[in-house]
Amino acid sequence: MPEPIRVVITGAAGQIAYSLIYLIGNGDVFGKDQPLILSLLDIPPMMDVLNGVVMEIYDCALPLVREVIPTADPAVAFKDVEAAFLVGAMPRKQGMERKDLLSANVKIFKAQGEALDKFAKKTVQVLVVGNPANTNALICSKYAPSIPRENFSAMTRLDQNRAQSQIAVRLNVPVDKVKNVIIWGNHSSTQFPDARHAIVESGGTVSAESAIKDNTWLTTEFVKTVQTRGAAVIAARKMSSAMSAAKAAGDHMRDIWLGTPSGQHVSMGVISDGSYGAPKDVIFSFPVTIQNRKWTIVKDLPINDFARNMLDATGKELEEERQEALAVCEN
Ligand SMILES: NC(=O)C1=CN([C@@H]2O[C@H](COP(=O)(O)OP(=O)(O)OC[C@H]3O[C@@H](n4cnc5c(N)ncnc54)[C@H](O)[C@@H]3O)[C@@H](O)[C@H]2O)C=CC1
Ligand SMILES: O=C(O)CCC(=O)C(=O)O
Repeated sequence: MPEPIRVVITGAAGQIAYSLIYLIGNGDVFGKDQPLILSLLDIPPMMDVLNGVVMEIYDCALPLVREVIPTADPAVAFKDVEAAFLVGAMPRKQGMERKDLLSANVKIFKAQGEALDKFAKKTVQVLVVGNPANTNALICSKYAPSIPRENFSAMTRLDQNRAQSQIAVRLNVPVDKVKNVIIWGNHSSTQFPDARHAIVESGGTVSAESAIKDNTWLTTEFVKTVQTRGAAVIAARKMSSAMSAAKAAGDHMRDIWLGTPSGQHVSMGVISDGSYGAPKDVIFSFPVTIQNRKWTIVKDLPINDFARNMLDATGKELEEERQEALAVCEN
């Protein structure tokens, strides 16, 4: 068996972490033969709750979990970590947009960037889940200059999973038969869920477009449903998505750690090089393939006028968020 790796989960007493810790501890993310040291960070008032979570981790009797470190001290939490799930942040309430969280949450990601820079391994892979995820990831990376920018990513996998699932339900096929749906841009209501390059494996491989045969649905209801799914869950549950968010975080990190399957790409927010006319130096969700823990943006997919407008709108929002976030950090 390999040596244990240190994995930090922030917001460890919160609702996403409650599902995510089990997925990680069970070997669903880093592999079934990878022992783990779980470092769990939350804020001081949550330490009693966190201790309850620790009791439950032990009570799960997970053979891969070799040590659990609950703490409110970032210096302890981030020490020598090789993978970081940055979940801890304020979630939005009904009626808010994710960017309304910016001024409260961006400071957390500035401080955690600084702590990662000081204490984590330089090879650490950092997944930002806390909203607004793309801009928080940008800020976190900016304040961790000794760690490559490519090691920071923001989660749009929940949007991808939602999009895949909408198509699977529409076609009445298992969800794993739908591949290569793309989420472009921001994890917000401007994101562009794009099925034009998706395929469906059902008695042979066909494009999702030709299987669905309803371009109006794909450019209206499908897009809207995925864009507003987070808000719909909040309206129904009075709390934001947690089980599905934990599953998506596990999927995202597993693909970074173990690579994407041949012929498939996944979507994640990564530092933009301007591909597809996206603004540079924002964390923009692109289709990527991953090998040896390095992502590569899938190139040369055709972009029609509809897609162009969608990409431009979400890119503009990310530029605005970046400006606001930098102003918050400098004050
Ligand atoms: N990118 C995505 O697709 C998704 C993102 N989210 C976001 O994830 C975040 C967490 O959501 P939940 O777990 O539901 O929230 P929650 O409120 O249940 O848990 C958040 C936890 O973070 C802790 N926390 C706050 N500040 C912290 C800090 N500085 N350091 C460490 N921990 C800190 C809180 O004490 C709390 O225990 C929210 O911002 C939410 O909007 C949620 C779902 C999907
Ligand atoms: O919608 C939110 O703000 C919280 C959860 C989330 O990001 C989502 O469900 O997509």
